Amino acid sequence: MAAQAQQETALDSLRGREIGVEQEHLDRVYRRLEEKIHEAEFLMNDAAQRGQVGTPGALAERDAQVFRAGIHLNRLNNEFEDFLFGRIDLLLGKDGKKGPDGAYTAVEPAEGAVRDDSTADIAETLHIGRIGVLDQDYAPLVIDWRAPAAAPFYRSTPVDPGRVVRRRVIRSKGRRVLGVEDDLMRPELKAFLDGHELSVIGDGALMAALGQARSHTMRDIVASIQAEQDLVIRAPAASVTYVEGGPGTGKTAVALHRAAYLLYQDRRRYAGGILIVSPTPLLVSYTEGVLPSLGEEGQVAIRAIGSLVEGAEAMLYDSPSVARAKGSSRMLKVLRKAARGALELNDSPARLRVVAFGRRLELEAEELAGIRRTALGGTAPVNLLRPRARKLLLDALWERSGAAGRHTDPELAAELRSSFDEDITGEDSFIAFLDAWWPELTPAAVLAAMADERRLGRWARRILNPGEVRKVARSLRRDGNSVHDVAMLDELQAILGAPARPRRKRELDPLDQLTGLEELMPVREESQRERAERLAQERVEYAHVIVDEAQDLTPMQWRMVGRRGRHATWTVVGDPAQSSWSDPDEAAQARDEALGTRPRRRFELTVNYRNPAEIAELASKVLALAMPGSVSPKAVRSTGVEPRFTVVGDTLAETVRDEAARLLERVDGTVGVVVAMQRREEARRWLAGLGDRVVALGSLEAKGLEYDATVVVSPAEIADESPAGLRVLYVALTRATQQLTVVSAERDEPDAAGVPDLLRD
Ligand SMILES: Nc1ncnc2c1ncn2[C@@H]1O[C@H](COP(=O)(O)OP(=O)(O)OP(=O)(O)O)[C@@H](O)[C@H]1O
Repeated sequence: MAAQAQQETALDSLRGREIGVEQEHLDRVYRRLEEKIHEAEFLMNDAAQRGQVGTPGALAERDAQVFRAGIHLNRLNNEFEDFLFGRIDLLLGKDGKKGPDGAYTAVEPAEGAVRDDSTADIAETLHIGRIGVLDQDYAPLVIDWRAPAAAPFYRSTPVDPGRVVRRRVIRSKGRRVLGVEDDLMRPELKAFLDGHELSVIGDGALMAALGQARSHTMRDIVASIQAEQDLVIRAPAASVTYVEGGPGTGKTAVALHRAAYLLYQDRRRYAGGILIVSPTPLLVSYTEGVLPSLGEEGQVAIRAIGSLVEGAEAMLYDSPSVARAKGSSRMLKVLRKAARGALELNDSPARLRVVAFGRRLELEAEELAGIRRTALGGTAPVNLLRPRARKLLLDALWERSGAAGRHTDPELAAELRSSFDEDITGEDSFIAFLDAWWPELTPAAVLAAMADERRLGRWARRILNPGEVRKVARSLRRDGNSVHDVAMLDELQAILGAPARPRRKRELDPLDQLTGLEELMPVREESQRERAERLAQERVEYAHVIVDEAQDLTPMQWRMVGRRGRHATWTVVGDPAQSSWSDPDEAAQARDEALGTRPRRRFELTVNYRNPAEIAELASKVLALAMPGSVSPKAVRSTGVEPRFTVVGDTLAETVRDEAARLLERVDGTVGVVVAMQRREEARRWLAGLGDRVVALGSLEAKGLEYDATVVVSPAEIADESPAGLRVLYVALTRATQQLTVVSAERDEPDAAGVPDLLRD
């Protein structure tokens, strides 16, 4: 006993000493940061005081300096949770070259760095942190985690250690170092630092991070990014980076860290913005804090797929069959027809009557229909075809007037024609006719028109079946938009095009005012070039698009997202086994169309960091049913706690509530109760009063989220709710980091141990 106590005291004092060493370094870093904050403040003031006078070039330079110093200051002032989090101790490198961050660049050790008796000296120690800090002599005090010199911190493994001997994760709060965890990359080596043997503390940082209780927001993983993840994060942003991996393999985390990495690498290139598309608003708020914790804000927009269209936030869910009809590429054809058909709603005038050159001219319904057909030929946006339709109307009226043959001299004929056109286009009745006959259509108006079942039936003939028509029309009569409506609105915007706007009135000439001429002038329509320029300004496109949970995008959603990154590079992360879309092949085709022929680089993540082996094993039974033949990711840890099975007692409400309460006592963090979508509302009521550590979620809302413990309510009900139900159940079963309880109802056909049919061997 005494020997053990002695050993523990020795370990404690060793740990204390190592913490002290890191504390000293952190103190130096903060002193240097303060100096830099003063420098930045000085620069700002200095630049601001340089007065108003000066050449335009000098003023621009001053503004740029103030701007840069402002950003810098902002970053330095950011109170980072744990500013400094890592350290690597390295052997001497092959060549003696240093990179821009002041660190040696060689990945492999120099010959002779390891002596024959397996001893070696540490030649370089690097500290890794959220941003880089240099001392007065430009030696690195902290290396930015995204810098090339930090890569060995993430890449090095005992199998392929490179120059790294010891990898240390430093835990700190504010300015205080709380602990260190070491991993030895070359355990066979006896290494010396400044004459002392290198010490090793703890069992590694990854396990410490994974065991922590979860809150309602995601944490960054900078301190423990694993080698296969690091490869994705630092992959060059050429074309399309495609990442697949099972639940909990860190796809979302990797996507967020990649955004921060790309900005660090090439801030100028990504000034065009990075868009991260997330499946639900819940996942957006869960992940929102990660980028600011990595020192990045502003240039990255994280948006739910239902919030990509300005002014059309999705608040509703569609039933699976409605979602399937609205999301499939068949809907594109329906929308094209609807956009054209919407021109002819009930109040469209049946005839055109005008007076020109003192004669009454008329066009009847049939002629008007012919002109409309001609104008609509081709695929140009409907709102942009109005000038063409107007021209065709004038041609027909000109023909009718009989004036066409009056002059043989082309110049005179042209003059006559132009005064004929002016006569008509100035007439109120013609303008009113055009507005009614070729109204300017908005996406919302077309969607509203589709809510009429008979009309939709016409537009969707031979595309949707009558049952689908009925259900889709009914769903469009609700107040508010669903996620799938938003993709339809965006498509309609593309089909309709931005309407041609009248040019801004020119400055009024006093003479015009006298004569009132301005009012008599017909309003000139916007030219093609002006319109193109305006559209270019209004376009919402990004330099890089990251799609999270990409397996869930419907073909219509791929088209919507595709329009936001026509010239972008892409990172697409997903897991086909978790797809809630009924027809993954159709969606894959739409994805390929959205991404074009750009070359892809594929990565696979293989380790499950979220679920303990006990939960992962249970989930793999559903995976085998949902996607026979696919391989589950390997769980990295085990808790010894098996999933618990219970059967509904008196009422479902009571059983679920009791199970949630039980789990709240067993974990420190969050508990998620996952139910079929149709039970979302009641499930919230079941949990009333249990506090904010527990939440109720519909199965589709659970996407991407995680909890310390989960209660999955009636697997059969979740699986039966949609054609993709088994894959949705697989998602539900893989949300817990520690404990899982499955509640079975009668339809689950539980056995004597309460295990539902779907989860038995
Ligand atoms: N290298 C790592 N170090 C520490 N934690 C990690 C690491 N990689 C992943 N994690 C943790 O594992 C959990 C799962 O990560 P994430 O949500 O990114 O996985 P995912 O692949 O997107 O999962 P899903 O497909 O189920 O949504 C998170 O809590 C994340 O912080």
